[in-house]
Amino acid sequence: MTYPTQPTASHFIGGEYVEDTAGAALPVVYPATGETIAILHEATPAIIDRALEAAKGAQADWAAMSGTERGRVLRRAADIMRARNHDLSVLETMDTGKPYQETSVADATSGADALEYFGGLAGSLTGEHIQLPGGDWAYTVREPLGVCVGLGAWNYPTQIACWKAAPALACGNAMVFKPSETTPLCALKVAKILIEAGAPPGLFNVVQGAGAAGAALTTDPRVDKVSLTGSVPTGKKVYAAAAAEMKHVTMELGGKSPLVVFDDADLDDAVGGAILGNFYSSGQVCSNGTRVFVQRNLRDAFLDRLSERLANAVIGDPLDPETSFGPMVSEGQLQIVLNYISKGTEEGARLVSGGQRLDRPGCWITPAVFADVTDDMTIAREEIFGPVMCVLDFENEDEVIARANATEYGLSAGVFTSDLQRGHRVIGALQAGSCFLNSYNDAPVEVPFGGVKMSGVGRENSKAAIEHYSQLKSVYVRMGRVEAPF
Ligand SMILES: NC(=O)c1ccc[n+]([C@@H]2O[C@H](COP(=O)([O-])OP(=O)(O)OC[C@H]3O[C@@H](n4cnc5c(N)ncnc54)[C@H](O)[C@@H]3O)[C@@H](O)[C@H]2O)c1
Ligand SMILES: C[N+](C)(C)CCCC=O
Repeated sequence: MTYPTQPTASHFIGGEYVEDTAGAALPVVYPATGETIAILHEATPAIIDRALEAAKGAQADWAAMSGTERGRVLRRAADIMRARNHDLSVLETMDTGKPYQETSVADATSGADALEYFGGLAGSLTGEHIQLPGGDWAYTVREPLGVCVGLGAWNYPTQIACWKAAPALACGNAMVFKPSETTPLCALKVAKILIEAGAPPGLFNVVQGAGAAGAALTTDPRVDKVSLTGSVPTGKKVYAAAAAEMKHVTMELGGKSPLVVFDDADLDDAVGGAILGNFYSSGQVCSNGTRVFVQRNLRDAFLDRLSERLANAVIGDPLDPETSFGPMVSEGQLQIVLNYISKGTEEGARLVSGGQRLDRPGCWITPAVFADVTDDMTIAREEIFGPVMCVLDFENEDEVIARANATEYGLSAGVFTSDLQRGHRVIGALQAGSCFLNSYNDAPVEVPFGGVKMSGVGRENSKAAIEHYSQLKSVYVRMGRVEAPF
């Protein structure tokens, strides 16, 4: 397995790598072994200022291009990403610890899909002509917002950078993107590829740092829009800071989503959906269906089949294509997960399998399954963001809908049943933004992604994202005389 060359500096500003060792050291640890694979530096105020100035300087000329011209750059970037999928996937694995088996099909490819999709839309982002009574008429102009800030979470660094950059740039904006301090490497490659594809220097910039850097970007008066992917507590802080200056926001936040399995579901599909919705990316996925409600008379068969299939998980070197389950992203996240597992046992849930730390370097834990979980338990109420599945029993449809909705979150929901009328009826009653019927965690860029309630505001991907990265100017045109009362 070839290792791509690590980024040669911490930041990417004005079309080139920029280093500034005055910033606090930011070690990059490979989660599979615990070894430090790079030392970056957090952005200083001077670096943040430089990035925002570069974005402001590039945005006007970029917006003056036609959408078709902008789209051509984005589609070229998509082609470059696909051509380099192997190296980008290895870098994603080294940044996050996710198995290459996953990153080679779900990260850079998803980023390329977004660049291609919004590159294709860019030329169609027009206004409209509205015919009015008396010969008057109006027209609208779809305008960019200006300078956008993207703030990334650590679990999908390449995808998150592209899901924000692609619609932002398609609409004529510039962006300063700050990846998570935990996984800082991948976004630097996205920035380099955009330059190779013909993006003007300064259009898409990457700066490193943690909350303080994110807060400085959010509140800077040069910033017109903030798009955050992160936890609900962070979302509340960022939303409030952006609201103080009436900035546009997109909030892609956390969840504790329900996955409902009726007794007429295809058992292997339902178990497969639960595995995808709890153990893909070692459970570090926002939209995961971590509250698995199984109709009571199917519960034992479900747990038995789940145990059989969990035995097939290949826990090993994430760079080995055979590996299907990798480490947690960090020691800190692993400790959070271990604490929740202890809490679950203390509160009376039955640990059916897994949940043990592996005695090897790195951040390793085996996939955990709890049964006999009740709605009041901490592990059933709080987002764990790790490989911990909670299996809860239910009797009937009305009961499970009420229990599934009894949460402050509303990111995703899944239903498995062979009765499609019931499937659509139950999905329609669940309070969630991104839902799945007889499937789980599919996220093609053509489909909106995002949550309701505390899980967020706005949508990423699909044509819906255009509304969050542009604004409409309306122009009323009077063709006759102006009639005034005096
Ligand atoms: N809805 C989605 O699409 C989605 C996708 C992935 C992850 N998530 C959520 O993200 C969380 C895990 O990621 P995380 O631990 O990186 O989240 P986090 O909230 O700790 O950090 C997210 C980003 O916000 C920055 N940040 C932190 N405090 C800030 C502040 N005060 N002002 C500005 N920026 C600030 C961080 O540096 C990071 O870049 C989970 O809750 C998960 O559900 C949501
Ligand atoms: C593409 N997935 C798997 C839905 C993940 C989206 C980002 C949330 O963690």
